[in-house]
Amino acid sequence: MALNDQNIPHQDETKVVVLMIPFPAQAHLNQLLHLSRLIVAQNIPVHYVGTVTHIRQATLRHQNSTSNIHFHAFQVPPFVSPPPNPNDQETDFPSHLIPSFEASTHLREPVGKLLQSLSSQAKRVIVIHDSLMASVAQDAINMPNVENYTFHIFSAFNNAVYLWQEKGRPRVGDIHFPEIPSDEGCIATQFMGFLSAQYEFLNFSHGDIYNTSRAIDGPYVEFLERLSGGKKVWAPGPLHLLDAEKNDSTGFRHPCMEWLDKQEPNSVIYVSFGTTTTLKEEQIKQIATGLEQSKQKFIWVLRDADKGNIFDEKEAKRHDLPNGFEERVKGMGVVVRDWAPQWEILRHPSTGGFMSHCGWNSCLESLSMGVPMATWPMHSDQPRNATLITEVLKVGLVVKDWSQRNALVSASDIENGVRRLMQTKEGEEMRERAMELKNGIRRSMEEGGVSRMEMESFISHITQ
Ligand SMILES: O=c1ccn([C@@H]2O[C@H](COP(=O)(O)OP(=O)(O)O[C@H]3OC[C@@H](O)[C@H](O)[C@H]3O)[C@@H](O)[C@H]2O)c(=O)[nH]1
Ligand SMILES: C[C@@H](CO)CCNc1ncnc2nc[nH]c12
Repeated sequence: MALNDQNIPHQDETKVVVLMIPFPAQAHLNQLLHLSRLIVAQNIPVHYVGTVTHIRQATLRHQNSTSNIHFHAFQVPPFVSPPPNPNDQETDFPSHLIPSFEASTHLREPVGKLLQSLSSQAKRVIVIHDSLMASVAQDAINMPNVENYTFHIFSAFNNAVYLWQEKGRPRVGDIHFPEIPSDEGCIATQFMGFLSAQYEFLNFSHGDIYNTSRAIDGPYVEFLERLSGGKKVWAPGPLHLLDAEKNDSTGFRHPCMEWLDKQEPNSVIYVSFGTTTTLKEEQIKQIATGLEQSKQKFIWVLRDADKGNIFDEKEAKRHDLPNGFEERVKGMGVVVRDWAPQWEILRHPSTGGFMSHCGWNSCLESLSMGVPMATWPMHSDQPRNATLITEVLKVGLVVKDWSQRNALVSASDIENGVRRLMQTKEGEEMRERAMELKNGIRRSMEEGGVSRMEMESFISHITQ
């Protein structure tokens, strides 16, 4: 790992090199790592930049080998990394991460230097930046042999809905928009300035890449294409699935997997709310009681949101569970308090449902394994992803409706949600639809399938 340009190999014969600029949050870092591995597999050198702590985070949590990627871990001014505070904020948005997001805007200068150096050695440099890092990528716009592409870690549905609303809800072909959840409470006011500072540069990019598949939200990819003003739009996802084909996992097996091995097919509900959410103490109690009362097997990941610097030595809070809970649910459920192997859990045959905040990675991972969802959106794109899951694809049911976003979800609502998903005909029908969708997604990744062709089209576009 280099702190400066020492890591740049000689590019004499290299026609094209790729520079990845991820946004510094887990769900963004991992997606561009998947794409990096897929591009490296085409013998195209990939450089991946970030702050020192975020490069460490990205590589530590990645389950596959990243040894062929050139990482550049740059120093930025120190930033505060407070713990999340669920009792002291206007929304469930992870505002405690804002200092780390803002610190990352200082990457512009070292990235600019790296770009200059790469562009002087290669025939062409392809910059692929997260849509939330457009300001760091801005210097690419004026360099003659550099092309700039925007990578969206969000669903096409999420972005299409925004655009559709902004344009006054036009009729476009026969593309259907369901009733859209309110934007209120999705994004903290203090983050709006950061977002608009990114969006002003998005018009300069040469094209857009979405980590989705036309087999999932195809009509909305089409909608984005129709409104892109001629810019190319690619949907080569789910990238984790394409990447997983290169079976070079680092091999660690979490203890919860052994427990999962012993369970019946489709008998376990996986409960997790991603890396950016923190539950209030009372809500944790209700979940514990609801799970216990459902009498359903479960794996529950109980951890607070990541901090801006996940290596910050101050210990994370360990939440108390109701008295005797873990004893009473012995054999019936597992509470995971460290980093869970989510993808391994979701692809395990014993897992039959996923109670989720509907982060886009979680949705993609669940859909690509045919696991139906119980939706509990908390912020950002999650309410819209939940609508996609429950109203458009009909492969999930609502546990917490966004219109009730400030309310506590009671143990009995949780119990009912779990039972409906895992034990009723209604849940079984959702599982069947989810399996059909999974098959469609799988086909889209095969030779000649839509997603695979989009990946090939992108690679030939950048190498031609
Ligand atoms: O213990 C864990 C927690 C999480 N994970 C992985 O971490 C990733 C979490 O990503 P998600 O998109 O589901 O959720 P996050 O909340 O972390 O994402 C954030 O960015 C993506 C947006 O769509 C979300 O709305 C936003 O909250 C998943 O790939 C998941 O498999 C683990 O492997 N183990
Ligand atoms: C805190 C980060 C972590 O993924 C998301 C910010 N949220 C969002 N940022 C940009 N566009 C969005 N559309 C919906 N939500 C959005």
